[in-house]
Amino acid sequence: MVLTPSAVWRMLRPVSNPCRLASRSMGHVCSGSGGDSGGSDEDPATKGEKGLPPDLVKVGEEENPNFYRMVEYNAYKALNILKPRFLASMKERAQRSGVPEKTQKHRVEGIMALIKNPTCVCGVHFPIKRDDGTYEIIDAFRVHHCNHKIPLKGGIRYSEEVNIDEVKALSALMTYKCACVSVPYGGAKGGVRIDPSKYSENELEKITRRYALELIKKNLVGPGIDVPAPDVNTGGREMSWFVDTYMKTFGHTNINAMGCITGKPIFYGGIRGRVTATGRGLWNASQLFINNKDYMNSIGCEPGYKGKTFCVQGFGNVGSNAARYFEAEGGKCLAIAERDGTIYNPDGINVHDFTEYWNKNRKVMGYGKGTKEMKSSNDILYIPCDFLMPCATEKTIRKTNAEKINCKFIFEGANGPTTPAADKILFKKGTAILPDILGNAGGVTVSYFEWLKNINHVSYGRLSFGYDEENTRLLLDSVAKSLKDQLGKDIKIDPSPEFKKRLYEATEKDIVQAGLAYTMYMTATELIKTTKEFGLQPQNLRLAAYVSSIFKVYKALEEAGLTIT
Ligand SMILES: NC(=O)C1=CN([C@@H]2O[C@H](COP(=O)(O)OP(=O)(O)OC[C@H]3O[C@@H](n4cnc5c(N)ncnc54)[C@H](O)[C@@H]3O)[C@@H](O)[C@H]2O)C=CC1
Ligand SMILES: O=C(O)CCC(=O)C(=O)O
Repeated sequence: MVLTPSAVWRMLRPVSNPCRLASRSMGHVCSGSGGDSGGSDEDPATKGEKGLPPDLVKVGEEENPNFYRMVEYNAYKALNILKPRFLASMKERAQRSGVPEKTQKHRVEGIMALIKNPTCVCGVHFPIKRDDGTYEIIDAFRVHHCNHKIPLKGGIRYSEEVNIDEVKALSALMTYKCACVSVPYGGAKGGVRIDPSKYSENELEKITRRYALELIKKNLVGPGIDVPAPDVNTGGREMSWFVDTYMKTFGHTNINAMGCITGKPIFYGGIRGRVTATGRGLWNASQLFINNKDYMNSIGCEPGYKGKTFCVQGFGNVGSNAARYFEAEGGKCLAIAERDGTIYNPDGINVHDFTEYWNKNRKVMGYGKGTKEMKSSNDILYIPCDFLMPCATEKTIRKTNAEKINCKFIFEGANGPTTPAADKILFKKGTAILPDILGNAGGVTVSYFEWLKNINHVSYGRLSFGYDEENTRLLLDSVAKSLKDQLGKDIKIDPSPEFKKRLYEATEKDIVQAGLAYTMYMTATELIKTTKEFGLQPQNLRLAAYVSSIFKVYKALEEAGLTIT
C-alpha cells in the first residue's frame, strides 16, 4: 500500500511526545554506556567547546570564519561530546579482544583525525573555446570528504565564488547530512568557478562535458564511486550533459551508468519529485517541530502554521519550493530576498503570484503589489517574523547581524548559512534553528531514491501497484464475506474516495514523497531524542544533528577499521 506524506503525518501527529517514535529508528541512534549525558555545569551556549584546539575556539567567535573550519568546529564539538562514549566502547572492545587500552585510545583519536580532513581534493583546469573564438581556462573542483560508505554523494555548484575551501566545506557537510538522514553515502561536492549567466548554452555544455571528462579520467565519479547532483545554478540540463558524457565514454559498458549522477530529467533516468525535494523536505522536517505543542512551547511559540509569518532569502530551487509549501500550510510570506534586494509586505506576498513574476524577471525589485523595497538582501534578516528561511548561500547570518534577527525559528535551506558566532547569539536569544544537515537533506534523500531506481532498472510501484490493488480488493471482499457469515446479510464495503485514489491512481511520485516525509520525520524525531539524551537545550538542534551524524560515521569506521595494513 502506498503511504502519502499526509498519511505518514497522520500516523505521527497524535504523538505528543515525539521521542516515543524514535524507538522505530532508521539508523543507529546514539546509545551506549559511558560518557557525558548532560547534567554538567558547562554553559549550554558553548557546550562541546571545552577542550577544542584554540584555533577552533577562535572560529566560534569570528565574524567571517573560513567555511571549512566552521564545519570542522561543529563536528569537533560533537566529537568532544561523544569522545567519552567512544572510549568506553573501545574499552569494552579491548576487554573482548585483548587489545591494550592505549592502542584503543590511539584508534579513537585516529578515527577522529580521519573525519577531520577530506580524503581526496581535486582541482582541474581546462580550456574551452568560447563562441567568439577566444579561449578561456576554467577552474573546477571535486572533493571527496569521507569514504566510510560508497558511493560518495554531493552536488555540483556553478558560481564565480566557488573556491577549494568552499567545496571542501560543502563536501564535509554532505558526509554529516547523509549520516544525519541515514542515507548510505560518504560526502563529496563539486564546483566550477564560473558565473553561468555570462556563458551561452553551447559554452555551458562544453564546460559541463569537459568537467565530467576530467573527473571520469581520474576515476573520481561513477555509480559506485561518487555520484554528483544539482546544486546552486545547476539542474536537470547539466545533469543530462554529465551522464551523457559518462555513458559515451568510460561508462559505455556499464549497465548502471545512469546511476553516475542524480537530479536528471524524468525522461533521462530521473525520478519524479527530485526537483521539489529539497524545499519539500525542509517543510516536512519543519512539520514535526511546528505541529508539536511541547516543542513549540519550549521555544516560546504556539504550534501550527496557520497565521504564522515567514521570510525567505534566496528564491531558487530550495527557497521557492519551501515558500510554496509553508504558504500551502497556512503560513503568510512577509518578505522575499534575492541578490538585488528584499521586498516586504506586512499583509503578505502571494508566493504563487510572485513566482510568475520571478520566472519572467529574475529579480524581486519592481514586483510592486504593495511591497516595500529594501536595497540589501540581508535586510530581510531583521524583519520580525515567526520563521526565517535562509535558502541562498553560506554565512549570511553572522555575528554582526544575529543580534538584530527577530524570529522564533530558523529553517536552514542553504548549506552553512549560520556562522558559529551567530549560532551562539541566537541560542542565547532562544531562537531555534533547524540545521542545514537536516533541513536541506531532502535533496540527497530523493537523489538516493533516484540512484536506487537507476541501479534497480525499474521505477517505483511498477511491480507493486497491481499486486497491492489486487490484495486490497481481496481484503475488502474477505471483510465483506466475514461480515455476511457473522451477520447474515450483505454489507457493501465501499472504499472512501481518498482510499480509491490511493488504490487506483498512485504514482511513483507518491512513493517518493512518502519516503521523503518518512525520512525527515524519523530524523527529526531522532534529533529530539538526542537533545534529551545529551542534555542539550531543545533549540540546540545543530549540535544534536552533529552528535547523531558523527556517531554513525564513527561507528562505521570503528567497525570497518582504519587502515589496510
Ligand atoms: N538544489 C538542491 O537540491 C540543494 C541545494 N542546497 C543548498 O541550498 C542553497 C540554494 O541552492 P539552490 O536553491 O539549489 O540554488 P539556486 O541556484 O536554484 O538558487 C539560489 C538562489 O539564491 C539567490 N542568491 C544567491 N546569493 C544570494 C544572496 N546573497 N541573497 C539573496 N539571494 C541570493 C540566487 O540568485 C538564486 O536565485 C545552496 O546553499 C545549496 O547548496 C542544499 C541541498 C540541496
Ligand atoms: O542530491 C544530492 O545528491 C546532493 C545535493 C547537495 O548537493 C546537497 O545536499 O548539498
